[in-house]
Amino acid sequence: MRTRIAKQTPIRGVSAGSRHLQGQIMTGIAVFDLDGTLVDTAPDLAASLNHCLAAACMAPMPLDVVRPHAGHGAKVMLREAYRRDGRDIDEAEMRDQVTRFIAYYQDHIADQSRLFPGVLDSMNRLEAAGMRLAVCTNKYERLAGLLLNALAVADRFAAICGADTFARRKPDPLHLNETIALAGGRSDLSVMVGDTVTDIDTAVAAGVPSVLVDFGYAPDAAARARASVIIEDYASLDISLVERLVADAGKVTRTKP
Ligand SMILES: O=C(O)COP(=O)(O)O
Ligand SMILES: [Mg+2]
Repeated sequence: MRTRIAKQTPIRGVSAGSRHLQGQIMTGIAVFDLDGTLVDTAPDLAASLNHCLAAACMAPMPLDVVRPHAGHGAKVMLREAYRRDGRDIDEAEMRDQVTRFIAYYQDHIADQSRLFPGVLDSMNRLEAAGMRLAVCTNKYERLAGLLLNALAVADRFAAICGADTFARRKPDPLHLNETIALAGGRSDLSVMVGDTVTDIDTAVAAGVPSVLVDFGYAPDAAARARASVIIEDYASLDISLVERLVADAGKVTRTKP
């Protein structure tokens, strides 16, 4: 079901504060991935993983070992933990462990999770320039809403779309395009901000420029090679960067036969 958790911000009309892009009013959306991009969720994800490992009489995994896997969901983290311990995990045990993981995680969703430094200022700057904000995450929509509510930022987003919001999820471009549409924006004026190759491949497939955050969980070589731009901190993410990326993407489209 397509639910909108955050309240819809009104469409911005022409006003003194509106920004224009090549003569058009910006109705672009700055779409953020969640884990490893907007919020550093790794400590609470690691605690949830370790809760599961304790139930299986396994030693906890340190945060720095969990961190590179934190953006790929509970199953990947569990499979990696079992592999490191030289143990197999069958389907039934995986099902039980994922259920245990999610039950623990939702009760501890923002114990230690925090917005990345500078992202709030960046969101403020982009909004002041006429953009809207949205979230496109492979977390379940319900957990994404819980987390963003706990951090008191859910109502900043025109749409919060999770792995189960649409028929398909990232890296399928439908997830990003539908997020942009639900937020009331246009794909050709929007950008995707993410920390993994999944986010970058989604953006490429949707024809949307991408911003790779260098400080996320898994900015691997493929992500670096395919991102439109890589930023080291949120101080670099402002309307002039978005305008440049959108204009460059437009040029590429126009030169195609
Ligand atoms: O939970 C996941 O699988 C990853 O979440 P993300 O898409 O917000 O990085
Ligand atoms: Mg991520």
